[in-house]
Amino acid sequence: MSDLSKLPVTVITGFLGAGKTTLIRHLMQNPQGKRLAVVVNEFGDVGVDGDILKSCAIPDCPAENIMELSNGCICCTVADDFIPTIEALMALEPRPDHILIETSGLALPKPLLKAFDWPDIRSKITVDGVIALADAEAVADGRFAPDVHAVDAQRAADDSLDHETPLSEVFEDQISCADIILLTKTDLAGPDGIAKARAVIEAEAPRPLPIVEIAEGVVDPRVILGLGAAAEDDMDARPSHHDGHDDHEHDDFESIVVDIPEISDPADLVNRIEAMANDQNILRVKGYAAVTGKPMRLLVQAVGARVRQQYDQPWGASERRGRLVVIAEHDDVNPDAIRAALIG
Ligand SMILES: Nc1nc2c(ncn2[C@@H]2O[C@H](COP(=O)(O)OP(=O)(O)OP(=O)(O)O)[C@@H](O)[C@H]2O)c(=O)[nH]1
Repeated sequence: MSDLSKLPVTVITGFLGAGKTTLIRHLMQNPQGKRLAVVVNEFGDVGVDGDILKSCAIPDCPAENIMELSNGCICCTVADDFIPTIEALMALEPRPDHILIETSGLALPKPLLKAFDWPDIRSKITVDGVIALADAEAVADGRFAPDVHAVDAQRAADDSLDHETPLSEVFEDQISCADIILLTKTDLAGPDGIAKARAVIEAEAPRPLPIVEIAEGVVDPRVILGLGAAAEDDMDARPSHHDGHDDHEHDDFESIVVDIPEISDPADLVNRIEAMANDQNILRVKGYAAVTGKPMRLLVQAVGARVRQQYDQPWGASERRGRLVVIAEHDDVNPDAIRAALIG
């Protein structure tokens, strides 16, 4: 049972590009009288999500209530960064009613949950719920499936071998930890894709979980906030691939930052990103480009080869500087090839 005297925290997890920031924007735009605070953690050195969220700050969630943790993975830097950040948010006047935590797409939520078991935190905060977002199209495409060929090839040799891929392992940990699944991007997946994605998640979940379909982050906040799950008391029900190990690493994945000289044709950049994502197996691209003659910065995002771009806000006086963060599995990252593909 939840303790009403404790500050509720909702952990929002989901693989790279699943739609976490889009969901948080929607929650910020529909706060329903709640004063919100947000902690954003990103994989990579350049914080884009915090910037996007700060640009939609509202009186009930002003920019100072949005904290970025970009130097490392939230699940690995709990003591150094995370706890002081939560304490700073709790000290805000007026105190927030609810804290939303966006994990990086590669974070394992369970080590983060363990942080809420720390005596100092436990007495003041409860994890109201863990929300896992899953990109319906990507799940239906089998992007998070275990490596079937490896399973077949290796089963004969050693039945106990772990046949997970880096992607399947992160995905499964995120699903296993959740109280509710949001199946995102239903506009892209279509009815067959949605049915397929549901079947994959149902097979993966360690216990029956509600699965709610959403598009563009739109969901009634009452469906996901106020669950009263007290997840910190319920960790055994949330199995992780890393149970029993104190340490885990993220070196299966890598990010590089590419400076993008001013461009004149956004469509050309989009074509380049699409081609690069397909040729080099890129998982995620995000950042900004400066376009000749435009005072607004162009926000560019790609999930796999699906690219979206929009002018989001004017560049500040001194910061007109195009940069993209590119994330892929470690073995797929070739910085020279990535730079060549993006800027030729
Ligand atoms: N078509 C479509 N695109 C979506 C939807 N939700 C999010 N997107 C797009 O998907 C891309 C990634 O969305 P984000 O909300 O940034 O995803 P994220 O999970 O925060 O990404 P990371 O923080 O990098 O892991 C953006 O270009 C979004 O506009 C949706 O329902 N439909």
